[in-house]
Amino acid sequence: MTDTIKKVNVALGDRAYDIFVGPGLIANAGAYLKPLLRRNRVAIVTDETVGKLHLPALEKSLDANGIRHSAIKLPAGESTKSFAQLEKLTDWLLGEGIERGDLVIALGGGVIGDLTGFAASILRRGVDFAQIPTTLLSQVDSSVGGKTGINTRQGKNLAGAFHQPRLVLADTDALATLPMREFLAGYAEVVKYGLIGDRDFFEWLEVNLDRLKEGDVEARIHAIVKSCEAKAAIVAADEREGGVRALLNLGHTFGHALEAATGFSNRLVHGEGVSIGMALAFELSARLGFCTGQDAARVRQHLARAGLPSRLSDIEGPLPDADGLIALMGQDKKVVDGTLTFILARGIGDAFITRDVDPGRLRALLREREPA
Ligand SMILES: NC(=O)c1ccc[n+]([C@@H]2O[C@H](COP(=O)([O-])OP(=O)(O)OC[C@H]3O[C@@H](n4cnc5c(N)ncnc54)[C@H](O)[C@@H]3O)[C@@H](O)[C@H]2O)c1
Ligand SMILES: O=C(O)C(=O)C[C@@H](O)[C@H](O)[C@H](O)COP(=O)(O)O
Ligand SMILES: [Zn+2]
Repeated sequence: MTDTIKKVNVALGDRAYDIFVGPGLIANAGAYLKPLLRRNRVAIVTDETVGKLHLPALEKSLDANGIRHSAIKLPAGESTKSFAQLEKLTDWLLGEGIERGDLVIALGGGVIGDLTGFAASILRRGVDFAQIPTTLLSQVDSSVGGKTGINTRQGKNLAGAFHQPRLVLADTDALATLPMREFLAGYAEVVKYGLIGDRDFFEWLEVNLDRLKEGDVEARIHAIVKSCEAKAAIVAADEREGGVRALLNLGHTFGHALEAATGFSNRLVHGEGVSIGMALAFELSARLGFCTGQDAARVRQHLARAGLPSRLSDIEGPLPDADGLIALMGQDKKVVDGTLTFILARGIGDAFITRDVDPGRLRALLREREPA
């Protein structure tokens, strides 16, 4: 492991695993994976875009380590997190003769990671998988923590399982081919870690945003490692979201409803929904007197300066009205006895979990396409 490669451990006892972050990890993946394999054979799941860009380097590295491999390329995009693609993938893995002791590799963004992890969790009642995340979002968030799943007709991530990966290889070189829109979507989840529990990190992001966008490798590694450390600590404390893990859902009840409202399409990708959702969560916190209006404005300004949407009116085209959005929010997995759970904040870096929000205040917030 060279000096530029950083390691974060997810401390989950006999299911603990390492996250490696840095350049050249896809080209060296075979060496990292080999100690995990019962036999020298893996199945790779990727999407058509990542398959063209990064699969050849992974295959070369597996060849160099004497690991046999086959790959499936699924369509790129959120609509691939579906029962139809889960069935296709499961059929393919079984057809390839993947055994219970084998390992499946997810090479791609959060869509491929979530779908592959879910398929691995049900295949022959559970096979191992490794994450090789290629988007900023998947490197800082979705590849870590074992939430896997697909979307259903009723909403976001509604069928899934907790299934931890054996290894995560976050190759920062992969980010060189990532479109800026997708980089920013991942950046929203990076900002989330500052907002929920680390004001200093948020302030570091305010100072270093341009370096991150311009591709400064040292800054990117710092941001990814800080994010993975924050997520690893929360997951180790509460793997199945009985309590504190819900903080990682800041902005997501709003964001998931907006993704559903826009048909899980390119009109609004996940990180963009989270960005608007986090701005709304801070706005609601300010209106309820938990945090200052200055903090809420500072959050919104930072997201907007990054180039992210931060208002409902930033979404092009029609949206359901406030009651329609609240109905979509009702499918959230944090609902208890029909009551929504909110992640709100007392300030930047000080988020908390509550079910005590007046429905009228929520409706008023969502009625305004342009909150002040
Ligand atoms: N499991 C979790 O804890 C968790 C956490 C956050 C988000 N998610 C899920 O992750 C998904 C979003 O993930 P995402 O933002 O990575 O989206 P994604 O997987 O759809 O990837 C975004 C786009 O970038 C392309 N792409 C990926 N890597 C590339 C690269 N290196 N170069 C060029 N193009 C590349 C993909 O083909 C795709 O078109 C959502 O479904 C969300 O619900 C899950
Ligand atoms: O890992 C978690 O826990 C998260 O909530 C991370 C989120 O960024 C992620 O989008 C997650 O998939 C949302 O989970 P869900 O339980 O609301 O579907
Ligand atoms: Zn998310």
